[in-house]
Amino acid sequence: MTTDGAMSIRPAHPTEMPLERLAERFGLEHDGELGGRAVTGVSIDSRDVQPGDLYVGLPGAKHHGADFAATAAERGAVAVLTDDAGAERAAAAGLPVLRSAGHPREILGEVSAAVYGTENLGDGADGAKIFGITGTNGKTSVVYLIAELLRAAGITAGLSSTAERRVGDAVMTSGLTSPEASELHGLLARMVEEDARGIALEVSAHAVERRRIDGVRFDVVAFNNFSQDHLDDFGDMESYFAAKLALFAPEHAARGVVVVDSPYGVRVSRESEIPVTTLATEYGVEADWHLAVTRQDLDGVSFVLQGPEGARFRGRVPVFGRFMAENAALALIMLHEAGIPIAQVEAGLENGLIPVYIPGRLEAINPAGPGPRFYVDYGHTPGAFQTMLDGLAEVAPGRIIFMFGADGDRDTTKREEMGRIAAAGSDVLIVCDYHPRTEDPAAIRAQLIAGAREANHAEIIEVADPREAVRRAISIAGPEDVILYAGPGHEDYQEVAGQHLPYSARDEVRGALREAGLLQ
Ligand SMILES: CC(=O)N[C@H]1[C@@H](OP(=O)(O)OP(=O)(O)OC[C@H]2O[C@@H](n3ccc(=O)[nH]c3=O)[C@H](O)[C@@H]2O)O[C@H](CO)[C@@H](O)[C@@H]1O[C@H](C)C(=O)N[C@@H](C)C(=O)N[C@H](CCC(=O)O)C(=O)O
Ligand SMILES: Nc1ncnc2c1ncn2[C@@H]1O[C@H](COP(=O)(O)OP(=O)(O)OP(=O)(O)O)[C@@H](O)[C@H]1O
Repeated sequence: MTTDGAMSIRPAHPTEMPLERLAERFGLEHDGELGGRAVTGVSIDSRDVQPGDLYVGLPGAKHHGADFAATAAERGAVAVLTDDAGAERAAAAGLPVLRSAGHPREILGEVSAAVYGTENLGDGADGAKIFGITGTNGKTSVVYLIAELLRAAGITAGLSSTAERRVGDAVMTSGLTSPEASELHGLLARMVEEDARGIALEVSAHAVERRRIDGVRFDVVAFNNFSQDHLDDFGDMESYFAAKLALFAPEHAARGVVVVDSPYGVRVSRESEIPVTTLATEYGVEADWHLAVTRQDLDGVSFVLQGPEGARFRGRVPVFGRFMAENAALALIMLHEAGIPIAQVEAGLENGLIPVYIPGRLEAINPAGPGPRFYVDYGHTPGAFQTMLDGLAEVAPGRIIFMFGADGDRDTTKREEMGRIAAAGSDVLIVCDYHPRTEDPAAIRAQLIAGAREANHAEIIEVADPREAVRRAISIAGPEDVILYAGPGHEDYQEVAGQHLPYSARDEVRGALREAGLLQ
């Protein structure tokens, strides 16, 4: 089953929470009687309200959610929860209005957990194990790897990533990387219904800072790497780092796993308020676990992982790059830390092969075909470019043709660095448009090209239209060359001037390879 049209995955059999009890428990003020009403769900978005919901009107940067209370009422909301500023605005909707003393976000997680009955999940409770991964690049990949390893261990898994939310047969494309607390608890409740015993969640820095993970207590959280991103939201690297580090606190998680290859990883391991175990992938770095790559090619990477008390795992991931071995190792250690033995995972794998499919992450569109191999990827940070291109350089049989564009209206300070790294690590660089949003696409390309010229390495080609750029890349590639298209990954739209236009890079590449006779 997919959840076509729905904005969130909810429990199929929700239970009722009397409003009176909710008001009492969270000290919510209200005028008049709540009249024996009960709620069965929570939503902060009027467009996602379902009959029986508590609609939470949040003050935001662009709107006050209370202004959408009438729409929420039309869709079947039972009551509104908002702040003092929103109370008057929401009153016109004719629903009971509950007021929180502070910002409603401060109680949203706990209220949602109470309504959806997800308060006692995680951290050793007799329920599902909950895993959280944070870091700049590779979170989605780790989430899919955890889910795959759980399956191998015979444990039903649920996941939430930038690409998808998924449990049992219910799958939906994600909006945010980390859902808002109301959506998250609805999803967790559905996962419990589907008997998921292992849940993997991607945790963005925004999610920690904006309290989207409130009411969740993780069994194990992990930190993989840290590099420039989201400076438009966090201002500087230290604030961005602090948001990620805050996940390593007892109110959020019981224990952690940290990759200590970088100084930031070492800082997390030292400054964490919860016990952590460490992983090093570089020779000579002191850590509890060590990873060594034993073989790699375009089709994947084989590795050996060694840990305390003789723990050992020999495995392979069918995606290229040392960093994918690191992602897999991290996922495995997280399971181990949650009490799931490595032997139980190994029993479900054939010769250690982890048959993971990660949508739009280094996804080979023509893995078996003749001609140049074409990958579509979601990388959109200087750090991701560096890691990917370093990884590809180790396995590419011919030239590296790299194509990418940059987000409009998002961290503009990373553009020149992206251009420079892209040109330094490739033989031919094609700069095209990504999501220009409200910016002038030509100006974005000019910034990328300025950075690329600094590298003084790759041949630089500018093709604004990504469809045309895909065809240009194929036309200049020889059979041994590798084309890597970074940015759009799993996405199915291009955002131009406030409009979401249909565009799937993976479909486009498939079509172009067929036109060129390189794919059936
Ligand atoms: C900076 C940020 O995180 N902003 C989020 C925030 O927006 P906001 O406070 O401006 O909200 P607003 O648009 O003023 O609306 C106020 C309220 O009215 C509601 N509303 C609004 C319109 C309507 O018709 N009906 C309605 O109910 C909204 O749901 C909201 O509750 O609350 C909104 C509702 O949840 C989010 O959609 C929005 O995310 C925006 C789209 C966003 O781009 N966020 C990014 C930066 C983000 O969170 N990224 C991270 C990291 C990604 C990564 O590392 O890859 C992520 O976890 O996704
Ligand atoms: N361990 C890693 N270290 C560095 N880069 C990585 C790693 N794993 C994946 N990448 C690169 O980063 C890109 C993004 O990967 P992924 O989507 O898994 O990360 P993410 O943290 O979920 O990012 P986002 O939240 O933006 O989706 C990948 O497509 C790949 O290019």
